[in-house]
Amino acid sequence: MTAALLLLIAVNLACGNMVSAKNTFSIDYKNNCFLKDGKPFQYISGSIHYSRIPQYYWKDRLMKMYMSGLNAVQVYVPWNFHEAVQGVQNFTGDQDLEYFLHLANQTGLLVIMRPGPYICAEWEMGGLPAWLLQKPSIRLRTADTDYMQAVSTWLAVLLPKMRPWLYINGGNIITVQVENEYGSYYACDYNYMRHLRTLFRSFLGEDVVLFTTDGNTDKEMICGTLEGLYATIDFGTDTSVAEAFKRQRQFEPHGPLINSEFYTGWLDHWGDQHAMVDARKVSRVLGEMLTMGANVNMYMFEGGTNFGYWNGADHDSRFRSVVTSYDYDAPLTEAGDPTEKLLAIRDVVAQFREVPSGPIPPATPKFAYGFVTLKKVGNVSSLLDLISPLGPVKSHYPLTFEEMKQYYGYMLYRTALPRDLNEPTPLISPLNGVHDRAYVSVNGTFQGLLERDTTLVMNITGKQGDTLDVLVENMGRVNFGSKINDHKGLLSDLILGKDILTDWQIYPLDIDGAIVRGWPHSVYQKTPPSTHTKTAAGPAFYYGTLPPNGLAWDSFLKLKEWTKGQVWINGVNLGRYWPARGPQRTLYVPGPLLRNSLPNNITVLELEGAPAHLQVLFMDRPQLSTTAGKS
Ligand SMILES: CCCCNC(=S)N1C[C@H](O)[C@@H](O)[C@@H](O)[C@H]1CO
Repeated sequence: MTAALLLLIAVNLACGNMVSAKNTFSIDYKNNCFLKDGKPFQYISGSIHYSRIPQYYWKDRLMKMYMSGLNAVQVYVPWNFHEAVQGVQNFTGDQDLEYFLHLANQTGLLVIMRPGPYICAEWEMGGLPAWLLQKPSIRLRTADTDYMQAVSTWLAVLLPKMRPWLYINGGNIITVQVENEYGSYYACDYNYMRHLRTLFRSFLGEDVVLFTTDGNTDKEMICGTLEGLYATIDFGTDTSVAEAFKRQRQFEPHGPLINSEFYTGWLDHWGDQHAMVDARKVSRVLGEMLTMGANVNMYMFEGGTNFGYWNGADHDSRFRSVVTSYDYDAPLTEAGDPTEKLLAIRDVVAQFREVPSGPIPPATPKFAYGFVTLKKVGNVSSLLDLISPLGPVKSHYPLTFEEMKQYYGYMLYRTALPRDLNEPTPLISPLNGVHDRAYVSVNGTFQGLLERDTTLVMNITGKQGDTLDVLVENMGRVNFGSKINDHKGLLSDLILGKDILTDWQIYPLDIDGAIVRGWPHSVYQKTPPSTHTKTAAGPAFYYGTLPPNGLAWDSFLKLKEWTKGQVWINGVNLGRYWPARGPQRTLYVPGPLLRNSLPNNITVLELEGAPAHLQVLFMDRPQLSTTAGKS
C-alpha cells in the first residue's frame, strides 16, 4: 500500500466524535468526514432511478438495497420526465417523486439528490426537455438567458418540493448535487454554475451540503467545480483509487473523500456487446475505498428500463442510441433480481458497517406465458387518419420534430414523386439530416431506409405523382457532450436524383394516444382487418392478445426474427426492440402492467419487416447479451 494511500487512510480514520446535534448534516473539514447529528458518517450508497421503474416496484427495489447494507440511495430527477410539455408539470403516479422519497425514508434510506437540471444518465437529452430546442440557437447548459429562464422556472417548482425533504428539515435528503459532470461539457461557463448555485441556495437554504461531480481529470475538475460546492469525483474499477482521490484532494484538500459514481457495470448501445464488469473487481475496489473512509455511491445499483422513448444516445465518432434495458450489469438486475454481485458487495459492506440481518428479498416471480400470434392491422401509411387525427401540416421544406411541436417517437413526411423513376434513383440526405432513421415507402411499398451517420443514400423507383412516405424515428436525443442540442426529424432537404424534394405534408403521429384510447383492439377485436397480406416489409402495426391466466407475474418478451420497432402492452409503451442489431433480445414486461383476469392487449409497430409466423414469445428470463445475428 503506497505511503499516499496510508496517509489518506490515517487522516480519514481520525474522524473524531463531535457534539451531537439533532437533524444536522455537515462537512467536518478538520476530520475529513461528514457529520450526521454531530457524529461521523460515511455513506455507502447506490443509484436507483425511479423514472426507470414502475411505481409498484419502488419499495421492492429499495428494500433490496437496504438489505444489501446500503444506508443511502442516489437519485436523479429527469426534468423532461416531469415536464415533457412546457408548462405542464407532472408529479403523479410513476412521476411521484415525493412518494419515492417517502418510501426511501420508510425503508431507512437516506437520499443523495441530483436534480440537474441536466443529468446525463443515458436519458433522453440528459433529462433536458426537448421543447428547449424550439429556440434553435439556444446554448444549453450555459448562462444563455432563454435557457436560464426555463431552468429558473423549473427549479422554482422542483426545489421548494425538495426543501422539506432535506435531512436538516426532518427529511432524508443529506446532500444535493448541482448540475452533472459540468467539467465534461465544452462551455465551461462559470456564470452558469454561479446562477445555479444562487438558485439552489435560494430555494434550499444556506445549510444543505451542495456538491458537484466530475471525472477525475484536471480539465473536468477545473470546469466542473465552483467555490461553495463540494467537489467530488467519479471513477470505475479500472482507475487507481489513490490517484483518483489524490485528484479530489487537489480541489478539496480537506473534507470527506467521495466517489459519487463508482461504476458497477456499464451502458449498452444498440450493436454493442453487452457490457459487464467483474463482481470481484467491484468488490475489491469498493473495499479499498471504504477502507480509506471514503463515501461511495455505486452507479448503478438498480438500473431498470428506458420505457417508451426515454433512452438517450451518445455521439462521439457517430450517433449511437442506448438500448431499452438499463440493466447496467448492476447488483440488482433490470427486473430487480439480486445477483452474485450484490451478495459480494454486501459481504464487503459487512466489514464496515452492520448490515441488516435477514435474507435479501427474493427475485420477483417470473412467468413464461408462451407464444402469442399477432395479426397485421395495416401499414403505417394506411392508418394516418387514426394515428394522426389532426392531419398533416403542409410545408414547402421539411419541418423538424421541434418545429412541429412533437418531441418523441415517429413522424411521417409525405410528398409526391416529381417524375417517373423507371431506373433506381438515389434518394439522398446530403447533409446527413435524417435524425435518426427514415423508413421509405412509395405508394405504401417499403423500398428501404436512411440512417443518421451511416446510410445517407438509397435507391427508389416509382411513377410521377406516386406517394413518397418517409417515416422518421427519433431514436433518443444525445445525452452527453456537445451534441445534446439534438434536433430530430428531417433537418435538411432530401434530394431525389438532382431534384430537391418539396411540398411536404408532415404528419405528427400520436401513436401512444391512439393506443391508450384502445386502438387497434377496440376497432378490430370483433372484425379483424379485411385485406392485408400477412406480412410485408415496411412500417406496419400488428396486434394480438395474451389471454389471462390468473397470473400477472414479470415476464420477458422476445420478438424472434422481428427486425426493429416498438411494443405496447395494455397501453404501456415498453420501449424499443431491435433484435436484428442486439445485444438486447428481450423486453422486460413488469408483472403489474399485465391483467390476470382480462385479455392483455399487445400492439407492435414493426418498422422494417415482420416474420411470417407473426409470433412473439413471453419467456421467464431475459436475453441481454446474445451477439448480433443469433436470434
Ligand atoms: C459513453 C459516454 C458515457 C458518458 N457518461 C458517463 S461517463 N456517466 C457519468 C454520468 O454522470 C452518468 O449520468 C452516466 O451517464 C455515466 C455513464 O453511465
